Amino acid sequence: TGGEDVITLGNSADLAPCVCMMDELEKHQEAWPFLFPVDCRRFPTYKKIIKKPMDFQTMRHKLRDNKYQSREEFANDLRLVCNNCETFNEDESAVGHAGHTIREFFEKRWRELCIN
Ligand SMILES: Cc1ncccc1N[C@@H](C)c1cnc2ccsc2c1
Repeated sequence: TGGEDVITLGNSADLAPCVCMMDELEKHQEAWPFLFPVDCRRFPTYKKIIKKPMDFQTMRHKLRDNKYQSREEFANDLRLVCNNCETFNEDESAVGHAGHTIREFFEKRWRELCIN
């Protein structure tokens, strides 16, 4: 008969928290090392050391193109950005420090966006 028998399922595939997080990550003061793919002409060893490069522009394009099946897939790409950063950069370097800051920002804000 229509609407009255339709149940609304909590859709964990609702990617709204991802879009909100992407906006906040791109604006973050420490986002600069991660905004675009690492340029292999500037860092010739990067592609050899880092098997799965990831960056915020690529994540934004995957969101736009509906490439994420779940929030967790999105979260794991952000963690990949940070893990790659830790692999390639010293903790004390500007880029290394930015990676730790972005990871801490993400994990705290992600809980707020996905739980409450
Ligand atoms: C995240 C990351 N990991 C490893 C290497 C580079 C980068 N970021 C690029 C943007 C980057 C980071 N720093 C500099 C400094 C001069 S050009 C440039 C480009």
